[in-house]
Amino acid sequence: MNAFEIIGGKKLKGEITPQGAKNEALQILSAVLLTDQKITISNIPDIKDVNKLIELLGDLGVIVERINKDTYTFEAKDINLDFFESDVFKAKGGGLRGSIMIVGPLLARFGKAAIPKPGGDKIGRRRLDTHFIGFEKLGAKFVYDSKKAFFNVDATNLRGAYILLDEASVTGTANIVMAAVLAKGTTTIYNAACEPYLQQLCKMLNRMGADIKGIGSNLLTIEGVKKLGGTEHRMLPDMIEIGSFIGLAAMTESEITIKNVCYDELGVIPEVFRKLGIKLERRGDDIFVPSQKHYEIDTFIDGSILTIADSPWPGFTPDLLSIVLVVATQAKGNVLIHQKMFESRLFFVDKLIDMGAQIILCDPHRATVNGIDKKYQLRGISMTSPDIRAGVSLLIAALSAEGTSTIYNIEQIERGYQDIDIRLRALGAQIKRVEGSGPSH
Ligand SMILES: CC(=O)N[C@H]1[C@@H](OP(=O)(O)OP(=O)(O)OC[C@H]2O[C@@H](n3ccc(=O)[nH]c3=O)[C@H](O)[C@@H]2O)O[C@H](CO)[C@@H](O)[C@@H]1O
Ligand SMILES: C=C(OP(=O)(O)O)C(=O)O
Repeated sequence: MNAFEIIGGKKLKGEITPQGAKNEALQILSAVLLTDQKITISNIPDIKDVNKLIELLGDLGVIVERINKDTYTFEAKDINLDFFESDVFKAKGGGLRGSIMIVGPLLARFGKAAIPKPGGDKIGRRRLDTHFIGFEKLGAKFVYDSKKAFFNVDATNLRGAYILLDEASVTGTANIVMAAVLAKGTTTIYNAACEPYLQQLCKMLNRMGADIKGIGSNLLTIEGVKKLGGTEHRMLPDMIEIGSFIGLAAMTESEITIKNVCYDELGVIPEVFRKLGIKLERRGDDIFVPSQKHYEIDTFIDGSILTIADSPWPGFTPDLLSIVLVVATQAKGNVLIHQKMFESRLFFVDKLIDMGAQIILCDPHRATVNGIDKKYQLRGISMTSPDIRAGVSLLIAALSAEGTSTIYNIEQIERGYQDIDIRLRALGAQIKRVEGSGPSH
């Protein structure tokens, strides 16, 4: 087990380029199963979750070739459907959340699929009803073996249908779209998730020959086609990494330029950081964050305390709320952080409180942060990273803190952030990898 040892309190400076987007990669890689033609994908992040999915595709029989550091080709000519029965599949398929998205394409192309209940962060209940109700509407039958935590799905003939999703699930929408592109007839998906990654998926599918309309909205209309072909696709930069770097710059009083961010795809993200009082400038397609000693949280127009809450796109992504929370601890003013989607994602605030932050966890979904305006520095401690985004938030806190911190369970961070220690060292951070499993909590 690895840990990060961080000596905090140092200003950073320089340029950093975001990696390709993790959550887009998981959708796009699943889509290669929809055709027997070659698909070339670039800007693939070299991170644990993505590499696990690539390995799983290889196990299923996809010919995977690495062209260079971030570009691969995939050819799903012969797929071994017997692999579903293997213990290897049961172990690997459950290892990440994104593996659930191989079900839609397999169902569409081969009429059957199976998947263990997928992994991912332990951040609260993560149901899959939207996925399977959607498949059922398209004519599939599914069986869930609760003892083995394993789903089997069958469909001899997928047929287009009207589907009103019970919630705008991101991976659920991607899965149903991928099942519907080869189904007979018209599928309408209302209350669809519409974040940039889904738009990217739909655009790629259209380049492969699919007929999807309404991209970017919550109403998708899909005319099924008989066959899809090959294409090339480039992943967007990871918007969660971009937000993390904005937060990092503010907390450590650093001047950082975040390169090639695809600014127009960032939605409300820059505005939410501005509401915390953080100065950031768009320079071409880069974001420049100047070194700033103080930043002051806005109030609502009537003077009441600001709330920052998550909601489905184009609302604020839940994956950045932990970062916003940590950055608020050193701001001037107060903010209520409302994590509506996940009920176990805010418990990491205990560690920030141990570091000296002033936070009240009101209930599992809400925390009030009393920003201390840098009257004193947080202090370094030893801690364990509970999930990917809390892990990076703790890393940011540690980089701003006085003294040494150790963060254990960094596998959680590394499933989504590529070479994070190396890239932060290039900005001047004092962070090194050490051995250690740390406390069990
Ligand atoms: C691999 C991947 O892409 N993971 C992302 C994906 O997960 P994932 O696709 O698993 O998340 P979903 O969009 O299905 O749902 C996330 C949570 O929000 C709740 N919910 C969702 C929609 C809604 O309208 N109301 C509501 O309450 C769900 O019940 C669930 O608890 O989207 C989440 C929400 O952006 C992100 O946190 C994850 O990083
Ligand atoms: C929660 C996340 O990932 P996953 O859905 O893979 O657990 C995330 O990326 O913040």
